[in-house]
This record gives sequence, structure tokens and C-alpha cells, in this order.
Amino acid sequence: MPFKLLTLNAISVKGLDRLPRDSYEIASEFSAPDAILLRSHKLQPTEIAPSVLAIGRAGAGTNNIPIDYCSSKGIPVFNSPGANANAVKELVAAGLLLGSRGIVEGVQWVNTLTDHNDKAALNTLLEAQKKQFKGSEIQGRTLGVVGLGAIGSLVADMALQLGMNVIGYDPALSVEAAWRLSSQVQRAENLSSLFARSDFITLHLPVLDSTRDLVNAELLGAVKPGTKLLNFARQEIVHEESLIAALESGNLAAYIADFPTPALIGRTDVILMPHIGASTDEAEDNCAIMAAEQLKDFLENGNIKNSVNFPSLSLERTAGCRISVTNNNVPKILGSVLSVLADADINVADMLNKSRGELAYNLIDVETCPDESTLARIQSIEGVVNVRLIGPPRT
Ligand SMILES: NC(=O)c1ccc[n+]([C@@H]2O[C@H](COP(=O)([O-])OP(=O)(O)OC[C@H]3O[C@@H](n4cnc5c(N)ncnc54)[C@H](O)[C@@H]3O)[C@@H](O)[C@H]2O)c1
Ligand SMILES: O=C(O)[C@H](O)COP(=O)(O)O
Repeated sequence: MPFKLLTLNAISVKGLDRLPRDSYEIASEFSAPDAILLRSHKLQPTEIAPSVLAIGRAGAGTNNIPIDYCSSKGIPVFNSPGANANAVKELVAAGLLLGSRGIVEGVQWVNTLTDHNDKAALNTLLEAQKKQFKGSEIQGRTLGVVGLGAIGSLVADMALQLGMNVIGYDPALSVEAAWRLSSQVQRAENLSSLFARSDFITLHLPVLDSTRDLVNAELLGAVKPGTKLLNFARQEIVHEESLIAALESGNLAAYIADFPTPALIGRTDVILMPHIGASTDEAEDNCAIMAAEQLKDFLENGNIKNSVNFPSLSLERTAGCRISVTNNNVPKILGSVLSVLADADINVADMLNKSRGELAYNLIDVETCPDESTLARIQSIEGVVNVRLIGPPRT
């Protein structure tokens, strides 16, 4: 039986092509899909059918997915870390320049000159008026980067290459991200210090309960007059009323962001883009390929890579069947599962077990495939969230 994959956003064909059509049916409507692949679609628990085994986010942020609900149902949610980072970095470069030079106002003004048919007169007008659009250079200015993961570290490098000083803040920097980071990036001890020292501040962290409204009146009160804030992460990270107050006080000179809201649209001190940070051919392909390959490996082998709620786990296939078991992360459950297999005279060829937070996940390769009643006995063990029989390896 082919796997049914429900897509809830347009997903790059290059990604979908990683899923052979003899093994995968792909459609934007299915009543009982095996997996869901999406981008920013705001997924409601009611849209997740009981048949869903996994959810793939072709992108970085997973705040549009009800993660706690998925964990409670034993559904791993995957994302595509780093796959769109370069696209965002390039837009941040544009954002720094849009915030420093009279580009937006200048282009808008030029577009009003459609009835000027005389080239020489037009040129005289342009030369007389261009002083309105004078800006300043970013070289030598200080950029504060909040969040030094896939995007933040690329932005930091790009800014150094443009001759900026870079200060970074990330309280949970991963070891890989730390290795990627240039030694020229100065470390801020805390956010207030970063906000106080920067000419530009750029946000590259996820929206979580702990980061919602992180940029508040106190932090915005600490900035130097003339500071510009860039937000290509998520609107929810910036407290909107405090942002508007900081702009109106003149302390914050500009807000350049990828997340328009009614209160921000039309302000001359705000430049808004329609959430296009990851909207490049390259990023869309990279994200879709990564998400599709991760879902494929999970559906066909139970392996997990780049999940935001499950542990990473990969076990090379042996010839026979594989069972995956998700359970609450408490003692004795794995022992009970193995007892059920022993009672059914099923020999274990290989196994791997890992936990993350409140969940544990196990892959058990068996020499004979268990029948429905053996699987039902495993499912009935207290603390088992779900059990799945994965057929022999596909070639
Ligand atoms: N505009 C867009 O189209 C677009 C595209 C991609 C990603 N994003 C957003 O950018 C976010 C970051 O993406 P990424 O790929 O760099 O993710 P990432 O996971 O590689 O990096 C995020 C970093 O933020 C850090 N962090 C967490 N809490 C923090 C805090 N309180 N203060 C400072 N740092 C903190 C983490 O430790 C991590 O290093 C995504 O979660 C998404 O919301 C937006
Ligand atoms: O978190 C992300 O990856 C970005 O916000 C991109 O979202 P998109 O896939 O809807 O463009």
C-alpha cells in the first residue's frame, strides 16, 4: 500500500520528487493520510486525522503546529533546520540597507514621476531632490544578533564581511553553532547589554513561551537613540505596543520586518515585507527536499532526524520487520514490550532506544513479524503511546 501524504501548502516539486510515486500518493486532500507536509499553514489539532504518523515542516519555525498535541499522540514533527538560512540572511542584508539608505522612499518617489517626459528636465529634478533620500553607511556600525543558530550565525558572518562590528547573544547556543561562529563575534552577557550597544539589532530566534514579547519596553528603553530593529524571526517576539511607543519616542529610528500587522502598516518608520524570508527557489527546494527525505526515512524505517519533539534516532535495517514503539519516558515499559515479544517467541535482532523529555522512542528489529494480537498487547501496556509495524526494508 502506498503511503498517503497530505500537503497543506504548495511544496517544491524537487522535494516531492524524492518520494517515488509507486510508494507515495500525494494530494492536498485525504481523509486518512499517513503524513502531513506543510509550510506556514496554521495546523489545528482537528486537522490531524488519527491515521497521521508524522508531520514535516518544510521550513524552520514550527509555531504553526500544535507540538504538545502531536507529542501526546506520539506524532513526531520534523523541520528543516538551516535549509532556508541563506535566503533569510540575504534578506537581512537587504533589510540593513533599506534601513540605512533612502531606497524605499526614493524608489516610491521616482515611481510618481511618470508624467515627466523630458529627459533633461527629469534629470534636473532628480539631482535637485536626491538630497531628501540621503542615508548612512553600515560599515563600522554595530549589529547585535539575537539568536546565533543557522540564520543568526550566517547573518553575523555577512555583517562582518560588510565591515560591521558584531555582538551576539544566545543563551542556548548549540555546540555545532558555536563551531560555525566567527571568533570576531563579540559575546553580549545579556540582552540589555546587546540592545544598549547596537546600532542595528536583528532577531533570529524561535517564538516560544519564553521568547514571546521578549523585546519589551524595558529592552527598547535601553537602546541608543537612532537604533534600528530588524525582525525576520516572528512578530510575536516583539511586544507591539512597546515597539510603537519606542518608535514614537524617537529612540528606535526604524523597524524592518517580515511580519506586517494592521498597527504597523503605513508607518514611515516601518518597512514591512510579506513574510518572504524563505521565498526563494533555492530555499523552497532545500526545505522541501530535507522535509521529504526525513518523512520518507521515518515512514519506511522509523528513523528520526531533525524532529522538534522526538529524539534523533537511526538504526540500520536488518532483513526482517521492525517495530517502533513510542512510550512515556518512565521505567519498565521497554522491559514489558520485550516480554510480550518473548512470550510470542519473537527474537530481537537489533534495537535502539532514546528519550527526549517526557517521550521515549524505540526501534526493535525482529526475526519474525509480530501478528496483530502481539501488536495489540504491546499497545495495551500502560505508558505505551503508539506502536507501529514497519515492513521489511524497501529497496
Ligand atoms: N522570515 C522567514 O521567512 C523565516 C525563515 C526562517 C526562519 N525564520 C524564523 O527564524 C527562527 C530562527 O531560525 P534558525 O533557522 O536560525 O533556527 P535555529 O534553531 O538554527 O536557531 C535559533 C537560535 O535561537 C536561540 N535562542 C533560543 N532562545 C533564545 C533567546 N531567548 N535569546 C537568544 N537566542 C535564543 C537558540 O539557542 C538557537 O541557537 C525560526 O524559528 C523562525 O521562526 C523566519
Ligand atoms: O520558519 C520558516 O521557515 C519561515 O517562516 C518560512 O515560512 P514559509 O515556509 O511559510 O515561507
